[in-house]
Amino acid sequence: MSAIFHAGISGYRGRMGRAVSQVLDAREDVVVAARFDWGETADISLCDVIIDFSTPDASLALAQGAAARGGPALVIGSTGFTPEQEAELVKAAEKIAIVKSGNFSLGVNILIGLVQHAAQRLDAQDWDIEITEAHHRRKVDSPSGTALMLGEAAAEGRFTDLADIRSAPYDGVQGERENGKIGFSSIRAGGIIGEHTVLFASEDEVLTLSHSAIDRALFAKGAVAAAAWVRTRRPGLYDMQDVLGFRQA
Ligand SMILES: NC(=O)C1=CN([C@@H]2O[C@H](COP(=O)(O)OP(=O)(O)OC[C@H]3O[C@@H](n4cnc5c(N)ncnc54)[C@H](OP(=O)(O)O)[C@@H]3O)[C@@H](O)[C@H]2O)C=CC1
Ligand SMILES: O=C(O)C1=N[C@H](C(=O)O)C[C@H](O)C1
Repeated sequence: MSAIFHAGISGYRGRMGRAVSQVLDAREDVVVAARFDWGETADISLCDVIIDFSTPDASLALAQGAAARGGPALVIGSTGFTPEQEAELVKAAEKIAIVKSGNFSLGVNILIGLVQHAAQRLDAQDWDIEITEAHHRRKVDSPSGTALMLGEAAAEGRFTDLADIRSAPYDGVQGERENGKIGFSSIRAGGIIGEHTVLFASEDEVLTLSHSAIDRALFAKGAVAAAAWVRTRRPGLYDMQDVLGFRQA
């Protein structure tokens, strides 16, 4: 058995917090040393690592608090950060190790590589890229964090930044679609756990790459694997590609 470590759960009464609790409680090598939610304080010094699925504001406050005292390490799953908040997280990661990902599933992290590969080989003048995602009615941010990661992978495949080629949302009479842009569409309905599709379309053919989450425990298992990985790492901002060993040197 691997060495015992102490974990905390931020946002523990939420959908993901409850799923993470179940995965941690089933592990013999983890002691859950702190569980906290909005408005609650906890002694984070008891933890080697905290798993956080809450809100961007809460995650950033946690990261800044941990950075100020030099630990613990963090696994951040919250989505919907502004570019300014992302920049603050980069600063916090100079002091502590953070794994941040919009999706902790193995399948999505493989999909990211496939999307980058396809985007690099399908010429931007001939092939349009559209990303669609569907989630439950309680999700507050859009596009989803996963959709944005897939968009970033496609942009990377085309050797550019997503911010430079992201389409404005389609609404009203906006004229013809511009070549080389990446579009995003979101559905919010019922209890859908998480569906993502990246569509590459030319005048002659359509290539579709997609992923469906069947159970939210999937994300919790990935986040716990990330926690076990990150707790002994040097300060830095990591993602699931690092945890899974997919990043090329
Ligand atoms: N990366 C991934 O793989 C995944 C990411 N997510 C993301 O995780 C986040 C949470 O999702 P989900 O669990 O569905 O959402 P929920 O709304 O069910 O849970 C969020 C929880 O965070 C709590 N919270 C709010 N503020 C704070 C705070 N300051 N400190 C600690 N806890 C706080 C909320 O408490 P209260 O209700 O009292 O406000 C709530 O319990 C979202 O951003 C979502 O997009 C979700 C699934 C997978
Ligand atoms: O809010 C959710 O539920 C999910 N959020 C993540 C995202 O924004 O991509 C991951 C997953 O799809 C579920």
